[in-house]
Amino acid sequence: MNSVVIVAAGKGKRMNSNINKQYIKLNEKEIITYTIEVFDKNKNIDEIIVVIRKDEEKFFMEHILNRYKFNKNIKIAYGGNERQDSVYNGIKKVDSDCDIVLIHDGARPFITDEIINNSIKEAKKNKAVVVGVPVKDTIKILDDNNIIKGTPKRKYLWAVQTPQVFEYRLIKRAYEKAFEENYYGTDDATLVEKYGYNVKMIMGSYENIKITTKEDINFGEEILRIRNVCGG
Ligand SMILES: Nc1ccn([C@@H]2O[C@H](COP(=O)(O)OP(=O)(O)OP(=O)(O)O)[C@@H](O)[C@H]2O)c(=O)n1
Ligand SMILES: C[C@](O)(CO)[C@H](O)COP(=O)(O)O
Repeated sequence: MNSVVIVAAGKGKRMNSNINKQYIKLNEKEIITYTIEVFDKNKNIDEIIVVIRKDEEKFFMEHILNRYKFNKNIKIAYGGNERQDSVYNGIKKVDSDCDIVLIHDGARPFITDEIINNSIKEAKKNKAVVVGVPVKDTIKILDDNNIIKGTPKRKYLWAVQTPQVFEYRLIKRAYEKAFEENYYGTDDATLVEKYGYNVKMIMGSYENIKITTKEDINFGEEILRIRNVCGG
């Protein structure tokens, strides 16, 4: 069986909004609802765990879980201080029969069925897979005084997205070790890489944006408009 942990327990500080960014509406529907719906409709996803802020549980139940008709049972876990804490709390709720677990940002509502299916297929072969896109800009490495210290070859640079997809036992063990060693990364693959596993990158989509700052709301509404026009 395949499970997805959708993390939606952040504070949305960079959005600078009076409500948590997951609950901001794009064309009348909350960002988190779009995200859950894609996994709810995907035939390869058996279990959905949404990680929310404990102080937002009532809001989530009232405005999301009890308002929309989802096909699958949505399990809830509570978030922690960092994204990694939230992911771990979600992983702890995954059914022990799980084979493949997908970890996805609730703030990435434009994930597609195709990317989900491709990532599961690849994870069954490679045990650890992330989706991403080749960077379009030249990337510089700075020192603490904003002085450029290096320019990595662009052909090796990809912007990593989610889902990040793993054999369940592998990611569970990587998270256990990371917490034993108090090791933190900004994505899940970092923990698997640290413990010596090769993580495969596959193509995501430039539309699979993470809604992070106010500009992303406009980008998101444009993506929805284009998809509606193209019947996506
Ligand atoms: N303690 C946290 C931090 C983040 N997330 C989730 O991880 C995803 C990616 O994180 P990010 O975009 O950084 O969200 P925030 O941490 O909320 O944003 P900010 O850094 O601007 O506060 C989001 O869906 C967010 O809800 C989470 O579940 N728990
Ligand atoms: C996991 C992630 O979305 C991959 O790009 C990103 O690292 C999350 O970072 P955030 O600061 O928690 O948004």
